[in-house]
Amino acid sequence: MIEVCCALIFHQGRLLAVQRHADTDHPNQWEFPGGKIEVGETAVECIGREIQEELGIVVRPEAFLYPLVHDYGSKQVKLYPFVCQRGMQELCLTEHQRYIWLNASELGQPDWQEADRLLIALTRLEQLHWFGQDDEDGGKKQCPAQD
Ligand SMILES: Nc1nc2c([nH]c(=O)n2[C@H]2C[C@H](O)[C@@H](COP(=O)(O)OP(=O)(O)OP(=O)(O)O)O2)c(=O)[nH]1
Repeated sequence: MIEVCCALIFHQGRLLAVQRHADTDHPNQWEFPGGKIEVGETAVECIGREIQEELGIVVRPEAFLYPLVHDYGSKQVKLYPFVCQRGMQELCLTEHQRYIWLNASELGQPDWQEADRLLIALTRLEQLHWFGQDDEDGGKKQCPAQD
């Protein structure tokens, strides 16, 4: 079983999704940023490290959702989803090819990895109260290369 943390990062009432590169497992599929928990690391430490590595930002975990186990056939993944608020820094991808900010009604549109599609459906993600909520930093800063 692979234990993986992922971040549901909200900004101005929208949720961040990132697209995997074509040469990875699950090529070109969409997911929430995150990664595998390392030996000796807590889930909270993992999510902070992964988001710093993948997006170059600091996030503050605010809530966590019930973990979800999914069997891909070749592997089993246990996904630990954290709801986070975005920090003030620019968002710059280091391990994904694109990002998008989704509102609740757009959640079904990306070609999600299977575990994420299940997470969205089973937790009724569209009902999370963070959708539609504004946050403070105005959202002006984004890495131009990713627009
Ligand atoms: N990061 C992430 N991985 C997910 C999600 N949903 C899902 O099924 N996975 C799977 C895909 C991968 O098999 C595994 C995470 O692998 P990863 O390659 O992102 O992890 P990592 O950053 O630690 O990678 P590495 O150091 O081993 O290269 O979990 C998700 O929302 N986010």
